[in-house]
Amino acid sequence: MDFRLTDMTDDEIAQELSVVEPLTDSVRDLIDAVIRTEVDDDVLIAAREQIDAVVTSLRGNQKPGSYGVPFTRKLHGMPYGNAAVGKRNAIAPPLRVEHHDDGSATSEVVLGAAYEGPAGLVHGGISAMLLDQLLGEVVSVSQGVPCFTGTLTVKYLRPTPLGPLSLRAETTGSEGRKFFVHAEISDAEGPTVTAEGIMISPANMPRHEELKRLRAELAASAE
Ligand SMILES: CCCCCCCCCCCC(=O)SCCNC(=O)CCNC(=O)[C@H](O)C(C)(C)COP(=O)(O)OP(=O)(O)OC[C@H]1O[C@@H](n2cnc3c(N)ncnc32)[C@H](O)[C@@H]1OP(=O)(O)O
Repeated sequence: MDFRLTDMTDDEIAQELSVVEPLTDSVRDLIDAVIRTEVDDDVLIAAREQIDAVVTSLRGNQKPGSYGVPFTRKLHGMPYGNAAVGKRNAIAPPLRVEHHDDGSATSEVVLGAAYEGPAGLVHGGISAMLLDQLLGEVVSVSQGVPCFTGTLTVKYLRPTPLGPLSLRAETTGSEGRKFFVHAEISDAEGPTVTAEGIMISPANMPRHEELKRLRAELAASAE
């Protein structure tokens, strides 16, 4: 796994995000507009030419490969290309996860036309992806060790409507490097999808105490 350090300061990251996040929102808006537009073909052809010109301009200076997950010297991860939460990724639903003192994590999200499976309903793969992300984050943040999904079991209780949804996840137990986690998606009427996960802190990952020591060393070297 890419464990690359970046020397960007918090202010530099905030400045970059103040430019990049509105761009990502505009591209997300573009995706929704393309799905739902009913304009004439000549307008579509002109739009494609304009979009191609924008792509050519952005390709003027590109990172090789994927974005990766750079870490700041305070060991804050920057997963900006992530499929579920990437701040540069317009196909990621606008998911922002909040972590709470009791170890749980929640998120409020509005899923529009780009996330449709059955008519008017959320695609089951999208539900699984959002739950997987939340399960990974709740255990990684509350336990202080990065964890990968070992097993993910998803139960679709009833159809999930497109629109505003709430997500919640919590760790329910652990055995060695394995963490058992539960998460659910709810609409206004209650849960629509639940997930049980076995998340594993890989053998070759830095452990919690090592991470704390590494954070302290990096913070000291940055002063
Ligand atoms: C703070 C930063 C925020 C960071 C926030 C990060 C959020 C990320 C959210 C996204 C989550 C993802 O999508 S992650 C991407 C999808 N997942 C992956 O690609 C994982 C691919 N698989 C692997 O890398 C590996 O197989 C692992 C890590 C799962 C396990 O490898 P390992 O560490 O070598 O495990 P190993 O020693 O064999 O086994 C350890 C224990 O786990 C059990 N075990 C092993 N594999 C599995 C399994 N698939 N499902 C269940 N249990 C398993 C074993 O029986 C054993 O139990 P016992 O004998 O001890 O009882």
